[in-house]
Amino acid sequence: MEKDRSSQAPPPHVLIFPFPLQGHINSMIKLAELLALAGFKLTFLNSHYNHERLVKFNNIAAHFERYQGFEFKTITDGLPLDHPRSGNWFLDMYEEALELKMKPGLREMLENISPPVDCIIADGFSGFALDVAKELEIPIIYFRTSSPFSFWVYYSIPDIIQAGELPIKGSEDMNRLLTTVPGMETYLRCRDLPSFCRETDIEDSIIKLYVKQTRKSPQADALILNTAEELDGPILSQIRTKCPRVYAIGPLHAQLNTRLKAKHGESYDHFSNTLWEVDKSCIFWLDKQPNRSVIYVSFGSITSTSREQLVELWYGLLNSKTKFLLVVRPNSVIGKDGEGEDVVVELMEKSKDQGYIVNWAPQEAVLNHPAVGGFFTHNGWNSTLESIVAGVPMICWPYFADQQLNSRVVSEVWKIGLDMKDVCDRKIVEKMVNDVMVDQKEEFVQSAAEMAKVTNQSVNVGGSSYSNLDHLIEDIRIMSLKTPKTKFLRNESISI
Ligand SMILES: O=c1ccn([C@@H]2O[C@H](COP(=O)(O)OP(=O)(O)O[C@H]3O[C@H](CO)[C@@H](O)[C@H](O)[C@H]3O)[C@@H](O)[C@H]2O)c(=O)[nH]1
Ligand SMILES: C[C@H]1CC[C@@H]2C(C(=O)O)=CO[C@@H](O)[C@@H]21
Repeated sequence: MEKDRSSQAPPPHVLIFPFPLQGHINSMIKLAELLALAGFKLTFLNSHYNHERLVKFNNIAAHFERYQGFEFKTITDGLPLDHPRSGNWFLDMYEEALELKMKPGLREMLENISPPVDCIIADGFSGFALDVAKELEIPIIYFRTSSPFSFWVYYSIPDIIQAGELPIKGSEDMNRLLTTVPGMETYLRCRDLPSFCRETDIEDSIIKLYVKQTRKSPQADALILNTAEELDGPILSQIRTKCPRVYAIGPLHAQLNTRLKAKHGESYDHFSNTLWEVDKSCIFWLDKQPNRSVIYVSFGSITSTSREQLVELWYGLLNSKTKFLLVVRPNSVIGKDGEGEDVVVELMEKSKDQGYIVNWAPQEAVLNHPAVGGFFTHNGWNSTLESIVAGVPMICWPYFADQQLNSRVVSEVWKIGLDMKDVCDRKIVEKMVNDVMVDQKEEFVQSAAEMAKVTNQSVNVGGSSYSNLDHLIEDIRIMSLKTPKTKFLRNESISI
């Protein structure tokens, strides 16, 4: 029988293009490897700046050489390589740097790349990539790397404003429940909205940027989300009313582990895709600690704290008498020249008997270490998923963007942690650490274990995320056959 066309055609060529931040690169490079495992040709398009850091701290050539045709390409993010890229530069300079300079770089890349790209998977916050894809008539799938409920809230902001539920009317209004976000009416308060929703001016440019980028999503051919049907089913149903073709294929780090073990008998633990140098000495310190005796404290790649906040947090940890592993990312403490570094040295000296402090940890290895019993986190979406998969309860201290929402869902919907939103007080830190690590330990351990079981099942054979990823792979394969217009031949809905 004649082989079907797909078996004779060259492998699909997919270009993956993350927003130039650690939390976006992490999940998108894992998706790239999953598609390479499926035999696709992959081009991973990073900014010059982030690629330099990626190769500096990770052996990516050795890791990806097993995938024929896997290439890393780079374009400018619009800033000179020596620019500090501190704070929220990516928001403040979105139009003048990212849109103005990345857009032409992406177009030139796509016009000259060989073989031509069959499908672009672009970050769902990079609307300029959608514009270029439409101009060049290349199919484009959005991958929004933050949480599905944050996507749905960003999408709903114009409706919230229209209903008069924004702006927030002062501190006494913060605990008011919102009624305008379908599926979240029972738990979404003003306080849990993305931090930029606290602006009194609803014409604020950041609010407009998030809404503009998110409301472009239905123009993409499909939307990928880093979650599982079992985690976010109700919200996925809501999102599908606007973006019918949604692939829930996460947690991606767990799905990649599953498929690497099946194909190569290994997970990717030996490979990190971080933009800072990982201090693995903390693993040897953890090896000496009793099971579930340590709280891991880390706030991701963007969060910054004042010196006073860090000291307050540290005293709370110290007074809890619980062992702690604390990450203080370089340049994450706001202070006069050198003040940030000085305070870290001071805290290291005073922590020796109870804690261990590093600049950047092998986070997934730490969360899966038997000595770790809790995660004090900012609730970036990758950290939240990593904690869920590892079965580690959380204390949530959100900073911005989707983190306020994520912390509310962790504490009120999934009940696998405590929400310390809007507070930084040593007595409250001490109490929450004791609640999670001692007084309420058993109930949190049980609820976190149940969530971990369900989530890990989804990324194994027969699970929803495993099946949705197979559907995505099949659909891209069909798309690459240059099927005119009907890009997706399978008509049935892919939600299961
Ligand atoms: O010492 C550390 C600290 C973090 N990580 C890793 O770095 C990633 C951090 O990602 P995430 O937890 O999502 O936080 P951010 O870096 O803050 O991520 C940004 O991007 C995310 C995805 O869009 C959003 O959900 C966040 O709000 C946004 O701040 C995770 O995979 C961690 O495993 C390490 O490897 N070592
Ligand atoms: C700085 C933020 C802009 C958008 C990104 C995001 C998202 O929802 O895509 C959430 O937080 C950060 O990762 C990014």
